[in-house]
Amino acid sequence: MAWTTNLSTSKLAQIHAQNVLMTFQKSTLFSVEQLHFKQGDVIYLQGDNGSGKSTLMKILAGLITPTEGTVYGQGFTPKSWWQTDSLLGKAVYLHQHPYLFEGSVKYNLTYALNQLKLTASERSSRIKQAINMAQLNDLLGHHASDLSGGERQRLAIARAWIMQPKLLMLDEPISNMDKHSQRLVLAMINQLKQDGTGLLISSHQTCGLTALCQQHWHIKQKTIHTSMHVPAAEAVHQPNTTELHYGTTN
Ligand SMILES: Nc1ncnc2c1ncn2[C@@H]1O[C@H](COP(=O)(O)OP(=O)(O)OP(=O)(O)O)[C@@H](O)[C@H]1O
Repeated sequence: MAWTTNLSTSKLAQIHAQNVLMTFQKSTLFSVEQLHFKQGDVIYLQGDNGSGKSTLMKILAGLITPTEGTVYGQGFTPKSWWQTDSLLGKAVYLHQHPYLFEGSVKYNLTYALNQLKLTASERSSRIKQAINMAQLNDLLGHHASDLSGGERQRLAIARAWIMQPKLLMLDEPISNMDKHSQRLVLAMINQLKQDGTGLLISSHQTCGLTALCQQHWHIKQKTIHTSMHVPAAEAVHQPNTTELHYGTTN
């Protein structure tokens, strides 16, 4: 991976989970000894419905606390002494049904950019690129709540791309999407991969999207198996070449 060669591993933004146990109502969902998720990683998170994929992502994002174990970040800019240096916000979690702000598509794309120190031209070029990638040109003035599911997902990923997170977790990002939206989302995720963003992508089955991944985490029998071998999309069905590049249909 050329992108990581200039940076020592310890300087990369990363999340570590150790001896994690997650239970709901005294019933074990999963346990895992060690997990490491860092910049440059592109990980396919597999698991049946209800196996705990979303729960794991929320734990790594600091949105929920595991029943037992430790989860911590490393390589992130330290917060000032008056701010809490919690896990929250270190790895960004993109929900299956993403939360959008009240307001237009354009407002949603530009709102968070005020937090970044960008010149006016950098800002405008990033916004233009995101709009083009997600093909949102004709929707900029629309209210976000009027968008279809696929358009909402495209907007949410474009918004995340604009913010350049170091670690991004995408929960079933192409489920229930038509081929056109799948192609666009796949291209955006590929761009994030080229930018060196650490990506954890959940899907209950292999597809063109999971073919982008270089590592495999599988929640099976209440534990998480990690491997550098990503199962081929052919393991599920025989996709044609276009599907492998741009995603499968539902
Ligand atoms: N807050 C909660 N309280 C009780 N049970 C919960 C809670 N959150 C999740 N669960 C349960 O934990 C299990 C795993 O849920 P989770 O959403 O993480 O699975 P998933 O693998 O992402 O599923 P899917 O593929 O269907 O999206 C489910 O049985 C769910 O009902």
